[in-house]
Amino acid sequence: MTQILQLDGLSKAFGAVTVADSLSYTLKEGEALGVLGPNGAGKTSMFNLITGTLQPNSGHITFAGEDITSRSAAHRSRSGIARSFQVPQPFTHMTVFENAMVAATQSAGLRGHEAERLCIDVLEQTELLDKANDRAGGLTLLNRKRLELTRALCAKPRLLLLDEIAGGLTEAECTSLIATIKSIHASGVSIIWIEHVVHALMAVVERLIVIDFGRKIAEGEPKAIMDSPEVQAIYLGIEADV
Ligand SMILES: Nc1ncnc2c1ncn2[C@@H]1O[C@H](COP(=O)(O)OP(=O)(O)OP(=O)(O)O)[C@@H](O)[C@H]1O
Repeated sequence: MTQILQLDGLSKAFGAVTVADSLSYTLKEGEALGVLGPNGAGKTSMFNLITGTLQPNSGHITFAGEDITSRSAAHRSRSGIARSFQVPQPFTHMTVFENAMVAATQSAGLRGHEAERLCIDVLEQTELLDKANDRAGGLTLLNRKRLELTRALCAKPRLLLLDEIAGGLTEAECTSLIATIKSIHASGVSIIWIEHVVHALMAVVERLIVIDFGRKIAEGEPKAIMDSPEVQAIYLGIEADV
């Protein structure tokens, strides 16, 4: 497997609040990496640094062999980095299909039939095809999460960043979403998944990292990481339903 992403000594602070503290790790192409950490640890900020909506104070990010540290968010999106947001951000007045088309045309740069074909294929994969003509604003929470996935996948990403996509779902809904994420992973897309619903992460990822105060405090095979006393101490008080 070749390497798709490398974070190298990435640091970022907002005044006294450090959100990334010499953060370094690599992701292999096709790998699924889980990210755990308490609230406010800097996990979403890490995604903002990777997607380019936040600039680091120091350090480097390499994606698909290119140093993208100074590249714009638009360039990174065109290069194949897509994300879902913690709070789904669809165009609520538009249909599910129209939302998908915005991503296929604006992010993937497709036109006409090619864009429509991609949207249909992705909506099939995210199990939203039967809702294609529904208004996004009227979707259930699970389907709003599925639409987040759809919009990200319509950008044709090589790297998909998932930010707490399983939060707020019932057990049955979570199981159904896990199956979809597994199918995305099986299709070869590299994934970094921030999630508090630990059993969802454990069902998909091959490796876990734990972040606290912007620092990587643990990294390795998921079960070994969850069994480690340091991680358990950090997770005391947090619902870690493994
Ligand atoms: N633009 C900003 N300006 C100032 N402080 C910020 C900014 N963005 C984030 N922060 C602060 O940085 C810290 C880390 O935030 P971040 O959202 O990255 O954490 P997180 O690990 O994703 O948390 P959660 O699990 O609650 O989503 C928080 O204390 C947050 O208030």
